[in-house]
Amino acid sequence: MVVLAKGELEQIALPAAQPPLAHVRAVDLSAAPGPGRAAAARALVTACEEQGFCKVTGHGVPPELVRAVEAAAAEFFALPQADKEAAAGRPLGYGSKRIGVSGDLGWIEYLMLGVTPAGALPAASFASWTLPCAADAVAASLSEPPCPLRDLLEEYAAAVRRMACGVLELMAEGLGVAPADALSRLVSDAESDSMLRVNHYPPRPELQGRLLTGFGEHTDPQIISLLRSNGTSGLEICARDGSWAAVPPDPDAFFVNVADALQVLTNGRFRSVRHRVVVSSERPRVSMIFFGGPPMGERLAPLRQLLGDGGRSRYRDFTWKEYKSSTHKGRLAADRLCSFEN
Ligand SMILES: C=C1C[C@]23C[C@@]1(O)CC[C@H]2[C@@]12CC[C@H](O)[C@@](C)(C(=O)O1)[C@H]2[C@@H]3C(=O)O
Ligand SMILES: O=C(O)CCC(=O)C(=O)O
Ligand SMILES: [Fe+2]
Repeated sequence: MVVLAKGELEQIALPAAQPPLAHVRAVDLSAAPGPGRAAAARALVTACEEQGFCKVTGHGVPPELVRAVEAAAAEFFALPQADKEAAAGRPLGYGSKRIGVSGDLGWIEYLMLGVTPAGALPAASFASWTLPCAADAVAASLSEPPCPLRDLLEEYAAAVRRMACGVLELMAEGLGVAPADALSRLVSDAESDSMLRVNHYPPRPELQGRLLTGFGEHTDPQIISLLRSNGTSGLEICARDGSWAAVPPDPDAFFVNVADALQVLTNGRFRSVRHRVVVSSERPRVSMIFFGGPPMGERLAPLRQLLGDGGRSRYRDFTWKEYKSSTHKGRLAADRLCSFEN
């Protein structure tokens, strides 16, 4: 449940719906090596250059796994508020209406977890709080109660990470960058700082037809985000000319966001996409996003092959840890990369 005071509702009210995105670029990840794969690599690079965003099909994440995670997440969000609050933590765990610590609000509740490449959720995610499962007296008496949602999220994160690495390899190929794992190694690394976020946007409350902000505009700080949602609309992306467009939902596909660290790694050739979620529907929206990030100590510097003739980086030297901590200091909508430019 999301409870907002009247003043808070006013803060997140939005005036108008946006037109649908005219052309959603789509890339088939299942293309076999050869001309088909080369074309997919080119299409991916073009999409990342022009929109910082595309849709991927042929992604290899089993549809039954996606359905099972979504059903378990819906069960979690349907639990009594007190049970969900028992899983609250900052920044990981359950949260509602507050995004970050700088006063950003949205018509949203969510679960946020740290995820390691082995697929196992690190202690930090679960040791500090317990993810409540459907009440089960036997399970509750065990020290390690079985938790279908936790197990499913682990399996899901591992499958989506594999896909993220596949997408990053295809990008490297399209960019003509060697070795093939120049980008993907950062997300497959045992120390990769990745996260999984499950967002639940309850149906729009009665507000004389006005829309609400579910998740305010922002760019994702990591390398790559892979987003899957149910069939409820809400995601909007911002084009380079500043206009917003609604992304038609596609529950069978994943959406790829170029995130800030990838903008740096490509020396600005790819641009991280500004996006937001608008709550305009009578139906709930559930989205699950994998944020693939580098190890904390990783130096974020453009790949050598992308420096161009001048050999000049557009960004000063910094680590992911430095960038991540800077993101937590500001507002959601901030342009975080500008203070790292040369
Ligand atoms: C307001 C904030 C929430 C956020 C951390 C930040 O200070 C700025 C970036 C936000 C964001 C956007 C993408 C992801 O949803 C997220 C988990 C992330 O890594 O950066 C969120 C952060 C959050 O909700 O804590
Ligand atoms: O929930 C969505 O569809 C997008 C949310 C988002 O942009 C985020 O969690 O960073
Ligand atoms: Fe985002």
